[in-house]
Amino acid sequence: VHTKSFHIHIKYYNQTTEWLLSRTRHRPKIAVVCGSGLGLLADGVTNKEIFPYADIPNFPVSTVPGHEGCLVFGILKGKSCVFMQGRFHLYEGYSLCKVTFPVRIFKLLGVETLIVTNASGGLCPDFKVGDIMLIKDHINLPGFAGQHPLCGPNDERFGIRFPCMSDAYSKDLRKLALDISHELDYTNFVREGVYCMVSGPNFETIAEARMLQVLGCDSVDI
Ligand SMILES: O=P(O)(O)O[C@H]1O[C@H](CO)[C@@H](O)[C@H]1O
Ligand code: HPA
Repeated sequence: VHTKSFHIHIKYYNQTTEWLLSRTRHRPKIAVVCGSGLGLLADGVTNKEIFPYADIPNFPVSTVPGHEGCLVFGILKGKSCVFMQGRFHLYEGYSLCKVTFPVRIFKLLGVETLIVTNASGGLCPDFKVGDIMLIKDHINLPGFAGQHPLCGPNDERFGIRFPCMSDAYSKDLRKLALDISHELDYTNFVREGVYCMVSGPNFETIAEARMLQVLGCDSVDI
C-alpha cells in the first residue's frame, strides 16, 4: 500500500488494527521490535499467537536475512506483549511511513511502551563487538534531509505536529535497564550512548564513521 508515499490513509491503519484485534485475544501494553538475529527475544513468551507479516493486511514483508517476518503476541512475566520478529528498513525500498507502519498499529492496539532493538555498528572507541548499548538519544541523519516518517499530513491520533524530542527515550526505563545490568553483573558490556540512523544499504566509509564520531554518535545503523 502506497510504498513510496509520504502518507498512509487512516483506513489502512484501521483495517490492519481491526484484523489483528479480531484474531488475537491479547491486548498488549508493551511492544518489542527485534532487530537482526534478535527474534529469539520472543521465544520466552507463553500463550503465543503468531501472524506472518505476509498474512496481515497492509503489512510490509521482511526481505532481510535474520528477520523472520512474524508478529508474535504472548505473555512475558505476566504481561501481555507483542514482538516484531524482524523490522523494516529504508534500504529495502520502503518509505519511512511504511517502515514505521507497525509502530502506529501498536499505538492503535493500545501499546504504551515500545522497546526497539537492532544490530548496529559501534563508533565509541570504548565499545567492544557484542556490547549492548542503551539508546539515550539519537541523530536522525536522513531526517535532516527530509526523509522523515512524520512528514505529510499530521494525524493527532498518533501525536502532535511538532513533537518535542528532548526526552525521546524514557529515563525511567533506561535506569531500570542499567539497574538490572548491575544486578546481573553485566556492567562490563552494557553501555549507554547516542545512536545514529543512516539510510544504508552500504555500511559507512572510514571517513563517514569518523565524521559521525565527531558529531557525538556512539553507534550507527541503517
Ligand atoms: O538494524 P537491524 O535490522 O538489526 O540489522 C542491521 O544489520 C543488517 C546488516 O547486517 C541490516 O539489516 C542492519 O540494519
Ligand atoms: N555500520 C556498521 N556496522 C553495522 C551497521 C552499520 O550501519 N549495522 C549493523 N552493523
